[in-house]
Amino acid sequence: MTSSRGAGDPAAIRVEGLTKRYGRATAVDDLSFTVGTGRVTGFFGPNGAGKTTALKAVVGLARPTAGRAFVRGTPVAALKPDARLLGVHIEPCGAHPGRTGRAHLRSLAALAGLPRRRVGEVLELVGLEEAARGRVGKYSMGMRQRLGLAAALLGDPEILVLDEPVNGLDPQGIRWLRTLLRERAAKGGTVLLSSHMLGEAAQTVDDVVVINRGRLVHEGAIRDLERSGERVVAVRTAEAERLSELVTAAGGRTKTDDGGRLLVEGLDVTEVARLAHRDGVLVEEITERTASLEDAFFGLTGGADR
Ligand SMILES: Nc1ncnc2c1ncn2[C@@H]1O[C@H](COP(=O)(O)OP(=O)(O)OP(=O)(O)O)[C@@H](O)[C@H]1O
Repeated sequence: MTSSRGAGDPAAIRVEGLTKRYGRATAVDDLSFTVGTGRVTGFFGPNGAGKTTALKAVVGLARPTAGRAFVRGTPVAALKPDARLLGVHIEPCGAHPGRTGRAHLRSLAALAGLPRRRVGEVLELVGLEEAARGRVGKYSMGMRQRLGLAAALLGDPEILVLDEPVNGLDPQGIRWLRTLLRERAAKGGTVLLSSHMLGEAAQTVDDVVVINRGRLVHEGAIRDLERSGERVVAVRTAEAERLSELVTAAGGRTKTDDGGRLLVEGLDVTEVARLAHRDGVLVEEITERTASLEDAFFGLTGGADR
């Protein structure tokens, strides 16, 4: 990985007014954001938000309906294939199920004009040396992720674009991936990765881009999102629906957590207690806490998915 290229251009990737329509459906809607050099940027959004579609357009795998993406200042449409500049993993990885992982990587390396020894190196890097002798069709999802990552790493690229790389990895695999990506960023490399779970990727990323229904809803440093966490009031009551109506009428927002408690944003604990008391809603338990990153994500995306 060399970081000489594009010196002076602070953005590794710049996306401007990107729109992608499929027939009448708009998957990505006038999306603009930048990915800073030497940083890990998380591209977040609920299922179906348009992340994969946007990433495909960003790397030139899909033609945008409108707008453009730039890699190191060059429009993607004009970019020459260069495995040393850009490494991409977006499922499906294109490996034939009957081929071995190693054979798949060897042909990719040959196509990209990379030395054959890189195959052994990346297999070691992703921990697939043993499995590389087996057929891809027999791989688990986690192994396919590692193979896709190995393919993206073949050219030791300055910029890595990974679609949901955490999917299918066990907790140990997630930790391993985090270390690998952080190490690349520490050496000046750039990573753009998508995920539908903000909380899980929080320790890996420096910056976040959050989209919902194809549109940008937040862009900034993850620290700012952590700090912006407002208060959440958690209420246990048998009359959650009734209380939810009262809270909404008073300008608050509600959702239900895994434990069946009503979570209220936008009102403080006294206001919620007062509303419940006023309308005779019996409250079994009421507590207030700082919103977690997942709560912030919920607030940004309207809780379409958690
Ligand atoms: N080839 C296609 N033809 C028609 N519609 C499509 C196509 N690809 C994606 N879409 C639609 O575009 C929208 C965004 O899909 P996309 O896969 O980009 O979202 P995502 O955020 O990556 O979701 P997930 O987290 O579930 O993978 C969805 O409504 C999807 O059905």
